[in-house]
Amino acid sequence: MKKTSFPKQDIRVLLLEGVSRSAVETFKAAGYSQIEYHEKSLPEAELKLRIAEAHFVGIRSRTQLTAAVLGEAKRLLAVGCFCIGTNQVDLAAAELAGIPVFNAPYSNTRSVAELVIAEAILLLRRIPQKNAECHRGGWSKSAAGSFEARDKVLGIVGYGHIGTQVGLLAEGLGMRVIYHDIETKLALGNARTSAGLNDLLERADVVTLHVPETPQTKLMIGADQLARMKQGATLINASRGTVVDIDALAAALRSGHIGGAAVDVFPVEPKGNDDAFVSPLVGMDNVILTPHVGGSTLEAQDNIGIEVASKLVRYSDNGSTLSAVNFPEASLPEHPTSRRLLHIHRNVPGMLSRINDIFSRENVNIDGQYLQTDANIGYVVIDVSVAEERAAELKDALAAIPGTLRTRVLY
Ligand SMILES: NC(=O)c1ccc[n+]([C@@H]2O[C@H](COP(=O)([O-])OP(=O)(O)OC[C@H]3O[C@@H](n4cnc5c(N)ncnc54)[C@H](O)[C@@H]3O)[C@@H](O)[C@H]2O)c1
Ligand SMILES: O=C(O)CC[C@@H](O)C(=O)O
Repeated sequence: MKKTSFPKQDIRVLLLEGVSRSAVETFKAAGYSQIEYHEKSLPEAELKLRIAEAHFVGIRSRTQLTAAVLGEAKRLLAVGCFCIGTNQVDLAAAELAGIPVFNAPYSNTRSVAELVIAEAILLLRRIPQKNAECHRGGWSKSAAGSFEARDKVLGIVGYGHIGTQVGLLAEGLGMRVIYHDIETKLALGNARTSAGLNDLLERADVVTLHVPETPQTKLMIGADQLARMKQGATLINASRGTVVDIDALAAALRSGHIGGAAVDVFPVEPKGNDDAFVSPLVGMDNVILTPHVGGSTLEAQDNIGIEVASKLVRYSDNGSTLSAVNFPEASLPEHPTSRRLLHIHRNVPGMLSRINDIFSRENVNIDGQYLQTDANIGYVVIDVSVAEERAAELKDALAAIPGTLRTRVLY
């Protein structure tokens, strides 16, 4: 690997929310030593101060990287979400600031799916209530209201990575799987698509939610949808807290229309482990409450740490943006004899010719050039065989092109 023109020992990595130590090891093994590590998310004012110094930031689901926060991040080169969800980042603002955002799209998929299956069984057997009663010294040995998972209908809302894994595991238990998704999806195993969300809600014994947080999924399960569910059916939410109207769920559980629920994600979650958890569901015996740990297994967190840190290192060392969620994706080869310049710009007509005019005018031969665009921005990587000072001059000329968002000499 070539020496980056920006020495690794000067690159600052800010890791928040107790991301796995495997991330720290990955950065260190790649030669990065300035790593600031926090167990919790930071209050916004402190976050703005810390992020202003950082070249890379690693977060989980708690830290909100809003446009205002990103506005303070003048040195930030890339963001790593050490999780699946990226709704906590203003992806559009990051893109227009020339900041790619990476995540770990599959590393905790299986962990969530296993928890959901366990919860489906516990809810069908009314174990949360029985567990609570026993803890209070009660003893109600009865089969009333308890059912096998076999032959019950599992309704999966959002049939993506997690939803499909849940479906396959559920079929292993003999459950009948139906799903609803806004996209046409290949049904795995014997799963069947439903005729829509309402159809799924009306037929399922257990409904489990696996949609991302988007404007369309906000409060998609409210009083009307809960009322459509079968009497005594159960609901599992390990997606995002905004998807369910939590007060409506509490009311449906109190009325007995919904027989039980397992909830891992909440509209408002504590900032860290020392902060209080407040929810209308607290104290309800028929509810399994978990502190957003669907993906929190050691295997998953370890893998996520390595995966996301490796993506950040690759971007830092080589410029590759493969699998970025908000950015044109470029998988770049090494060009050992060249210098590599990066140019991120607004995607407007004529940009590439303006870039190439500079190299032609300066009589610099291009060894390799890579362009990827999306609707908003373009990302051009140019490999040239020039001296360090010449590369810096070319960078300055590139930076002067109107519409330029960011330029760097990578090495
Ligand atoms: N509890 C946890 O710890 C935990 C862990 C991992 C992921 N998650 C959450 O789970 C979500 C799903 O993860 P995934 O990896 O399966 O994502 P995914 O992108 O693979 O799947 C999401 C699916 O939802 C569908 N969808 C989107 N909007 C929809 C709508 N309005 N109605 C119906 N379907 C819709 C998509 O088409 C897609 O198939 C993540 O976005 C994240 O928020 C939570
Ligand atoms: O670890 C987290 O904070 C988030 C876990 C999960 O919601 C995800 O999006 O992967």
